[in-house]
Amino acid sequence: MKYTLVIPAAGKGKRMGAGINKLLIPMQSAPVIIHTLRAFENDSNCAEIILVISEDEYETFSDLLAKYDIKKDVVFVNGGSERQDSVYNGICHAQHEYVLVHDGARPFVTEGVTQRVLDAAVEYGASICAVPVKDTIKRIVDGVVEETVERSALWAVQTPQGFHLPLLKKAHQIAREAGYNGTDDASLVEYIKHKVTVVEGSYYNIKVTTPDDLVVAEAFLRTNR
Ligand SMILES: Nc1ccn([C@@H]2O[C@H](COP(=O)(O)OP(=O)(O)OP(=O)(O)O)[C@@H](O)[C@H]2O)c(=O)n1
Ligand SMILES: C[C@](O)(CO)[C@H](O)COP(=O)(O)O
Repeated sequence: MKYTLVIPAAGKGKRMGAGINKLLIPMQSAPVIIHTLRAFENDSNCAEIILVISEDEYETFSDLLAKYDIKKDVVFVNGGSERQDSVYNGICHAQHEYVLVHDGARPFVTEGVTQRVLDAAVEYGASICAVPVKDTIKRIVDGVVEETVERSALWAVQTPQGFHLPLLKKAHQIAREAGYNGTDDASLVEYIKHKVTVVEGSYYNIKVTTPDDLVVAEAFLRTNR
């Protein structure tokens, strides 16, 4: 099933503290965003890529796509103040019945994870990839433990997240009207009471967020050359 890939890449990277868009930070041979795009280069189901970026970074990203010879057609769309706004801007330009939303900050996604998300999105309308939490999770208030959360039902959610486009558009529009802000797109679909199916992600599918993630990413690249 062909799909539109929407990649939100318009963040400020505040937690990275690099002073630049963290997706432009080099990781070995190429910037983060190039590793992410390369993860989809050989996916024949990926029919179009919508890269959601800051308006003042069009030339930067255009130069990178050319320098690193990204073969897929990539359409640029302006980002918004929040990730949710950026994704909404992106899906408004999607041309295919199914859409996968994948963080530009997740460079190590595999074709296997992507295929599982796509297959489940086609079958159920909405899907996410996730991995079981490995740490004990506690709710902490003012530096004091309030609750230890039962771990057996806790999963760390990743991207890609896959959707039937009309469902995702409806969820985003209702969330905007209600002023509901979710940290992922699936939460907007949950908000309108639609089931979201979970498929197996990968512990290697990290989101490059803080400086330590770059250390992990470099190690991954060294061992998976
Ligand atoms: N207004 C925003 C915020 C985030 N993103 C994108 O959404 C993905 C996940 O967001 P996150 O990892 O939080 O990136 P930042 O928002 O840049 O990080 P921070 O919260 O530390 O500023 C990233 O690829 C980021 O570029 C986006 O397109 N538009
Ligand atoms: C979408 C996401 O990657 C799922 O884990 C995560 O919610 C993004 O959060 P961020 O704060 O925008 O990085």
